[in-house]
Amino acid sequence: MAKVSLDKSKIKFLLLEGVHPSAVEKLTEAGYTNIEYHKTALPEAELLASVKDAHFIGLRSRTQLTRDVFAAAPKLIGVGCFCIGTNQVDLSAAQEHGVAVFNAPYSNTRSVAELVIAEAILLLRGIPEKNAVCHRGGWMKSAEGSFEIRGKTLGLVGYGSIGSQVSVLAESLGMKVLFSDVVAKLPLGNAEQVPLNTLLARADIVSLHVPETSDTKMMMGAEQLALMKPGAILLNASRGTVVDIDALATQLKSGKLSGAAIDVFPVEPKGPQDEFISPLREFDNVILTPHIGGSTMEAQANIGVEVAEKLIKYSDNGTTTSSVNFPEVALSAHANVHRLLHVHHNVPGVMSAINQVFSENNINIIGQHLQTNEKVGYVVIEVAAANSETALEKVREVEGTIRCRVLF
Ligand SMILES: NC(=O)C1=CN([C@@H]2O[C@H](COP(=O)(O)OP(=O)(O)OC[C@H]3O[C@@H](n4cnc5c(N)ncnc54)[C@H](O)[C@@H]3O)[C@@H](O)[C@H]2O)C=CC1
Ligand SMILES: O=C(O)CCC(=O)C(=O)O
Repeated sequence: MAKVSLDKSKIKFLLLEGVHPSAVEKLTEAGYTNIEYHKTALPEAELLASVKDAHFIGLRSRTQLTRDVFAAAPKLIGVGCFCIGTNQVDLSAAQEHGVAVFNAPYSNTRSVAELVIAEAILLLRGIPEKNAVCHRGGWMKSAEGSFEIRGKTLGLVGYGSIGSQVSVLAESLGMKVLFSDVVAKLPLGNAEQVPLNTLLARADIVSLHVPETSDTKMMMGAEQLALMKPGAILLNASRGTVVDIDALATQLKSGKLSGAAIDVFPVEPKGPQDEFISPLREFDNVILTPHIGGSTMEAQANIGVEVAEKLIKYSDNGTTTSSVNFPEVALSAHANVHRLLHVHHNVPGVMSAINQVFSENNINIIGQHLQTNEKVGYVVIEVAAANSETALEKVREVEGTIRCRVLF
């Protein structure tokens, strides 16, 4: 019988942005040796060339997987975001091309939370400014404008994994925590959910922990920044599009805000070769970090393993558990059967056409697992080894098919 499932050695993984070596180790252990590894994001032309024969892509926050990239990647079946955010991937285009996207929703949560708390303490003590003065040979020994964190009010915008983790740490330091979220959330400890404007008016420190969506774009604009308390501090380790940076610079210049810590920017350099340009560079009372909220050795090693395992499971047996854009099917190993993985547009008639293929060709279905979301259906069909080649050929012809592959 002709081979219809790819050898593992032929399955190409394109890993970008220096994803942790733990990912490479996991993939190699699982038998995947065709790994193209890059320490940085690739310029667009190189990316388009490298994705041509890639079956999987692994990336972090810098690589933009646009509709054009998906169109240039006919063999692509899966994407691993080795991070939490997935806004760098056009998830609709991925779905339309039948590409499952995975991420690591929790592995760097603690790293971001710890950084945010540290920044809050440093800014309340005026350390960034004092540090800068010392570096220039000065000596700014004064308690003026320096405060303890104990007893201060922290306002968290977004009370998901990171926001709620910051909340717990902040309360353990004696802070009062307010939060706002589009969803009604169970407060941890004594935290209190309030409308955004109330939070802005009451918080000494405002920290942003929302995803990038059309609703969060510029959600901290001139109007919202003006609502913050005089002398308050803004922390942003979420996404660069959430804050109007020019409006923030205006508030800092006027002295209305006493400081800020910004980890993410509307435009971020692609790598060390590019200059970091921002109106915030002139302020000593602003901590600027190069999008490293989640960049700790612990987080990166865990993310490497977590995302590589998800890609391996999808490649080896079709499991899509916790995919961010795909119907979730959890499957066990598939000894003694071949497995067809069929991705289709979720429109009436596709499943009945697929089942008809099997009955017309007298192919017995040993097992079938179907899940759908609004746009796509994902059905895994188990058949005897002798039947998989014919079944694959026929179901690929069913109208509405996006892609189909077979595993044995
Ligand atoms: N700086 C860095 O290195 C890192 C940045 N991040 C960013 O942090 C974001 C948050 O991460 P998690 O807490 O894990 O996500 P999450 O999904 O657990 O929580 C996000 C929360 O924001 C809320 N939300 C969504 N839209 C909102 C709106 N318009 N107003 C108020 N609340 C809103 C959601 O309901 C949810 O509770 C990620 O999406 C990512 O962009 C995450 C990890 C590292
Ligand atoms: O590690 C990265 O490059 C990005 C981290 C991040 O922003 C995320 O996890 O969403």
